[in-house]
Amino acid sequence: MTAELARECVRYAQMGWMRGTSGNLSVVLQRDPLRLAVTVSGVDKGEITADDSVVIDVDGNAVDSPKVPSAEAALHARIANVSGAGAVVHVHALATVVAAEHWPDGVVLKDLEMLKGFGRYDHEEVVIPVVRNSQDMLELGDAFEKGFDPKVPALLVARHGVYVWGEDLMQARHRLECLEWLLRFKVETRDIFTGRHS
Ligand SMILES: CSCCC(=O)C(=O)COP(=O)(O)O
Ligand SMILES: [Zn+2]
Repeated sequence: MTAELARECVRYAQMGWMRGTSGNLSVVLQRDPLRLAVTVSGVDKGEITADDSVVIDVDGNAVDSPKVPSAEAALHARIANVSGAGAVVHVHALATVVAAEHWPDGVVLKDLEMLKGFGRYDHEEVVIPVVRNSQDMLELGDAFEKGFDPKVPALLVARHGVYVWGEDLMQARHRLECLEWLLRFKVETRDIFTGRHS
């Protein structure tokens, strides 16, 4: 499982979505009590190894380990707890942050084939929620839970990045890759649609 976390990090780093030491991933190990494996804090995600993860509890604290969990571990645990997801991925892909900047009240997506990669019909209106950034994971978690829609497995954190979740790391990856495409489309076509769709 931890090798899987490392493999996914390297993939996202190669895509430019985990620059420097940015981003973090987690996977649920057990539900009751909740335990997740999460990447440790501050490592270069392009060079991460299977040793660079730690088990955390529902509050994001390390369980029986001196390793330091991701600074955002508590939000991973909250998302997994509330949504029932088996894996949570967080990256700093630029298009996701630019989209949140343009549409701070939520990014509306509609009439796009790639919505199917998000588990929705192309003609459905999907709103990706945006919350303000904070260093306080409790505050971020509360904001996430307030706007949580079980049909929308993603959260944009303004001026920061995006969280996407799924039943496992592979589903989370597919959703993230499709969402990044959708948000990039939205940003790059903004001038065309001004006054019509946005
Ligand atoms: C330059 S990254 C700033 C912290 C952050 O937002 C992030 O995603 C990485 O934090 P971690 O503690 O998981 O390394
Ligand atoms: Zn981050």
